[in-house]
Amino acid sequence: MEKRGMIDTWIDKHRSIYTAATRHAFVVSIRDGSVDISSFRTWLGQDYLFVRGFVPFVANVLIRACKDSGESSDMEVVLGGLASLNDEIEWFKSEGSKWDVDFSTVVPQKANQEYRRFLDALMSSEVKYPVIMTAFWAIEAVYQESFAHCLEDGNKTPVELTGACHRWGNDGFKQYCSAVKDIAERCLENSSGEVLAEAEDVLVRVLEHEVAFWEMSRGGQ
Ligand SMILES: Cc1ncc(CNC=O)c(N)n1
Repeated sequence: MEKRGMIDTWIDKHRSIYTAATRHAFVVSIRDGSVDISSFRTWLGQDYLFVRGFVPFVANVLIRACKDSGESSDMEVVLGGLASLNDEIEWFKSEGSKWDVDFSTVVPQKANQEYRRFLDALMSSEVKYPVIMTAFWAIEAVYQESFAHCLEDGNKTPVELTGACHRWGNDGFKQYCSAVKDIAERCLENSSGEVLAEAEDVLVRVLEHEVAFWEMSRGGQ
């Protein structure tokens, strides 16, 4: 059995927002096949913009992993994540043509802008490494948990949406999230009460941003 760390304790404590982020109605509708394609197109366009803004955030996590970690393997884990964003951007472009979503005309909605601003604030050198790693884990884990759910037994996920589900729901991405979680947990073990409180707060705020992000899909377009 793996040791239970701070993150699992916090997830238990904030279970309702965690479930709201990882079992959102949009994700559940992909899994049960009732998804509205205009919602999917809205999500696709907004997420493409999000991911472009996520690249500098991950690049900053990479720099912090090189400078602040003290464990050489942290850099390798984050570099793997950054490398996969390269494929991901290409994937978005091909999905954009498949679903006829012209990214050059997509305007970031409020929830997207607010999430981006939150990421920008986390890039400040004042934010401690354990706090950044906790946020990074939560951002990736929500997508992993959500899309893996769409591939679990009994799913009726439409075949044309399984590409999106495999992108974040595959085993490799799961292992990567687990490696990021181990890094965060290791850092949190040696953190002061003040840093722990900040990491817990940031974790909850990521979950809130993720819920608001899924909510944009309801608007359709
Ligand atoms: C809003 C949001 N959160 C997390 C992810 C997953 N990370 C990289 O792709 C994502 N694509 N979009």
